[in-house]
Amino acid sequence: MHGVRACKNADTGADPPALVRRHRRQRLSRFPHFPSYFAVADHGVPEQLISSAFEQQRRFFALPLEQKMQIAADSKYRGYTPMAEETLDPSRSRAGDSHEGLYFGRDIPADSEEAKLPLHGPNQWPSEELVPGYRAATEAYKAEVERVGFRVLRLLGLGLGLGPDHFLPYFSRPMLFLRPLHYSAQQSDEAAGLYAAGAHSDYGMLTFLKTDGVPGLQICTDGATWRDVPPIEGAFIVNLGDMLCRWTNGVYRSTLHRVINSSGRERYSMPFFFEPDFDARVDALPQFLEGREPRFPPTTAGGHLLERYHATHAGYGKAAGTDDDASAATAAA
Ligand SMILES: O=C(O)CCC(=O)C(=O)O
Ligand SMILES: [Fe+2]
Repeated sequence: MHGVRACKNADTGADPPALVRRHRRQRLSRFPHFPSYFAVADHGVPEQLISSAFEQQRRFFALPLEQKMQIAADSKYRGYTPMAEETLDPSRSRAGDSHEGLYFGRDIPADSEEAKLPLHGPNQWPSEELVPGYRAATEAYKAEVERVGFRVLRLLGLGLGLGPDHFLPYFSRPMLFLRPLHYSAQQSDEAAGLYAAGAHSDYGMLTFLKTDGVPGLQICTDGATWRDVPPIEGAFIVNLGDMLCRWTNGVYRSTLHRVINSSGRERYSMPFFFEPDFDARVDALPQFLEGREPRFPPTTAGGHLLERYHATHAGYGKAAGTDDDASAATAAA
C-alpha cells in the first residue's frame, strides 16, 4: 500500500462546496499523518479478468436504453440506473450527474429472511442473449475484489492495533456492491452545476476503484483544493468511507471526491463498495475517545446507506416495495 501523492493541477478557483466546508471544520491536526485514501498494488487480481469485466460493461452500456431498462433498479435497488438518475452533491448540482450505472450486491435469494432487508435481494443480470458472458465476467471480477476487501479489512484492524479479526464480526453478512459506471462525453461545468459525479464521500467502509484510465477523478483532502487523482497502472484506488471515519471518530477521514469531465471523452469505472452488515452498529472505538468527544452520533451501516440513497438517487424509494425503507432505516439506527 502506498500513500497517493501525485495529485496535480490544483483548482483553487471554485468556492468549496458545503461538504468541503463541513470537512474543513472537522479537520484534525492531532493526527496529520493518517491517510484518507491510498492505492493497493500487487493485489493478485489478474489483469485479464479486469479488462474483460470492463469490456463487458462497454457492451452493456452500448445497448439501447429500452434494453437496459429491462433490468432497471428494482425495489431493492439492484440493477440499472439511467443517465442523470444520481445527484451526488444536490447542494451544487443543477442537473443529475452525467453517468449511468448498475448495482450488483451479494446475491440473496428472494425467499430468504435476509431479502426482507432494504437493499438485499437477488441481482438482476442482462440476459445471456443480449450480452453473452456478461454475468460470468462481472461475477468473477466482483469475487476477486471481495477477496482484496477482506484482506485490507484485516490490515486495517492490524494498523489500529486491534488485531486482524477485529472488524470481521461487522462483516458477517456484508453489503458488497459492485457499481459499473459509464460517464457520458458531456463536459462538466461547475458554474452551471454540471458534474460527472458531484462531490461526496463514500458511505461504507472502503471503496476499491478501477477506472479505464480516462482522467476525471478529483479529491479534496485539505478542505479547499481539488486535485486530480491520476490512474495508477494496475492498482486500485481505495477511498476510506463514512463508516471507517466514524469508527475512528473522524481521524481516518472519508475522502471527499468527485468526477469532472474536462476532456469531452466518455469514461468507464468500476467502484466496489465494501460495506459492513446492514445492522452493524458503528460508533467510535474507545481509543479514539480518549480525551475527546464523539464527533458523530451512533449509526448503523444500513441506516446511513439508506439516508444517502434517499438524498442522492431520484429513483430510490419510488419503486414499489421501498416505502417502508425509511422506517427500517430509523429502526436500524
Ligand atoms: O468513477 C469514479 O472514478 C468515481 C466514482 C465514485 O466516486 C462513486 O461512484 O462513488
Ligand atoms: Fe465515490
